[in-house]
Formats: sequence, C-alpha cells, structure tokens
Amino acid sequence: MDHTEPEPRGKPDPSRWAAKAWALLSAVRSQSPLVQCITNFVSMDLMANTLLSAGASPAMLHSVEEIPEFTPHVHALCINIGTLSSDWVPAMKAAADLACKSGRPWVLDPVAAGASGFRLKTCLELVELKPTVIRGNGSEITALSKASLASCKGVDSSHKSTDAVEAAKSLAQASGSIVAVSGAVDIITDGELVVGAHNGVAMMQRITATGCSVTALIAAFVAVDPLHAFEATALALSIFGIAAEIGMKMANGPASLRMHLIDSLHGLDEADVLSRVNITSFS
Ligand SMILES: Nc1ncnc2c1ncn2[C@@H]1O[C@H](COP(=O)(O)OP(=O)(O)OP(=O)(O)O)[C@@H](O)[C@H]1O
Ligand SMILES: Cc1ncsc1CCO
Ligand SMILES: [Mg+2]
Repeated sequence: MDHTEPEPRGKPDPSRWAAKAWALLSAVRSQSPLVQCITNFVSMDLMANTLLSAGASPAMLHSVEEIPEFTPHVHALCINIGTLSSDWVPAMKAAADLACKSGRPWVLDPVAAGASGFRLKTCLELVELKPTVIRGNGSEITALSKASLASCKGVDSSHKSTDAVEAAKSLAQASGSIVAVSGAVDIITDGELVVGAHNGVAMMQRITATGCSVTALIAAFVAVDPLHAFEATALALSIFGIAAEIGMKMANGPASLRMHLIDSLHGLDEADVLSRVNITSFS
C-alpha cells in the first residue's frame, strides 16, 4: 500500500480534495485492502457489505485464538465496541496491540462510550493502544474526550457534531489519533487542522450501523494511504455521504436507502465524485 511522504497541510483546496477522493476510491477498488473487523452483532452485515461494495475485503474475525496469526497480515483493523461484553475485550486489545506493532493502521469506533463505566474504561484502554483514527458521534467523542459518563444516553447522539469540535481537538491532541465526529457535518481533526465533510443525508441516522460502517470504510481508505490518515478519513466520510445522496434519489425510506446506499457506493463514478465532494476548512 502507498507509503509516499505526506503532503503539506494547509487550507484545503476543493479541487485537490475531489481529485484525491477519486484516487483513494480507485485505490480501494484496485488494491482491495483486507480489513479485519471486530464489531458488534448489529453492524456485521451492513459493515461487511459496505466494505465489499467499496471494493475492499472484509473479514469479521474476533476470536482471541486466531488474532496472533491473522492480524499481522491485514491491511487495516476496525474495532467497534457496540455490543461489548467482557469476553471480547482481550481479543480487541490483542488485535489493536498487534496492529500497532505490525505497523498496520487501526480505527476505533467508541459506540456509546459514555453509557456505562465498563464501556468508558474499555475505550480509554483501547485509546492507549494508539488508534490511527477514532470515529464517533458527537456524544461519544464528548464522553471519551472528557472521560465522563454524562453525555451519552445510548448509541444515538444527543450532541451535534459541530458542538464537539473542541472535544475532538483535545482528544486528538491527547491521543495522537485523527478524530472524526459524524453528523450533519462530519468533523475531522488532527488536533490542529479541522475540516468539515458536508456530504450525506439526514435519513442515514434512521438506518442502524451507518456510523459503524463508515468507520470500517475509513479503515479501508487509511489502508491504501496510511501516511495521509487525516485526508483518508475525511474522504471516506465524504464518499459514504455521496453514496447516500445518490441512493436517496431512489429511496422511499430507511430500508430502501440502505439498499440504494450500497448500490450507489458500488457504482460511484469519477463524475459523481468530482462534482459532489464537499469538504471545507472548519474553524
Ligand atoms: N443530519 C445528517 N445529514 C447528513 N448526513 C448525516 C446526518 N446525520 C448523520 N449523517 C451521516 O450518517 C452516518 C452515520 O453517522 P451517525 O452520526 O448517525 O453515526 P452513529 O451515531 O455512530 O451511527 P450508528 O451507531 O448507528 O452506526 C455518517 O456517514 C454521517 O455523515
Ligand atoms: C443499536 C446498537 N446497539 C448496540 S451497537 C448498535 C448499532 C449501532 O451503533
Ligand atoms: Mg455509532
């Protein structure tokens, strides 16, 4: 996978973002990165189908016995704590540790991080294992950033992503991870630079596991461009949003949007991507 030097950071140039979006989607399609997903029972199907329709290769392997053999060979790892129980935690930690030691990017989805002490403690321990990217909704990123149970009532957000910008920046600075906050505008930060990805449709919130699935898509994008994790994260969110915008034209509600989102992600062409990517500087 590409290991070229990072591009200089600065004010985002819209034409550069769009061209890079198409380049990264094309790289996922041609390289088909192997993405190991340790994820919740609700999301497994949509997440695997999202990765397949983008051109990546999902593997939903989570047993602690096979992680030492398998994880060092994956191109990226996605860990999602959605239906957490104590017997899954050793596998999550072993996989994160091995990914780190093998130089593989890994992405954390801290589902409902502030809903219980057990979840918050597990998330904080996983953050110690240096995720490349952390992607959550506004309530999850606020809870994790403040290490506080106050802000989450469940898996759905009660915060706007734009109200979690400072929380995201301080989490990125403390962890060294890229932090993404999903919502009407997806916020992406490395602790200094902040951009907003404006693609997507509100009905995505009415389909369970769209957030989980875009976290796995981020893992696939970072797999093909590991030295540009900030850009890859923003562009995975944008591409997923574009697929939803196109899918929404054919959808009658959440169930048909779920189907058309997958079809549209599979069918995205260069003209769709170049004309629709909408990423702006956010500060
Ligand atoms: N109001 C909105 N307008 C446009 N896109 C949205 C909106 N709300 C969410 N999205 C998009 O929906 C996807 C899921 O984001 P959301 O914040 O709902 O994640 P989540 O709460 O973690 O979801 P889940 O836990 O069900 O997986 C993201 O791609 C996000 O950009
Ligand atoms: C509904 C739900 N409950 C635990 S995980 C999950 C999927 C969305 O995060
Ligand atoms: Mg979620």
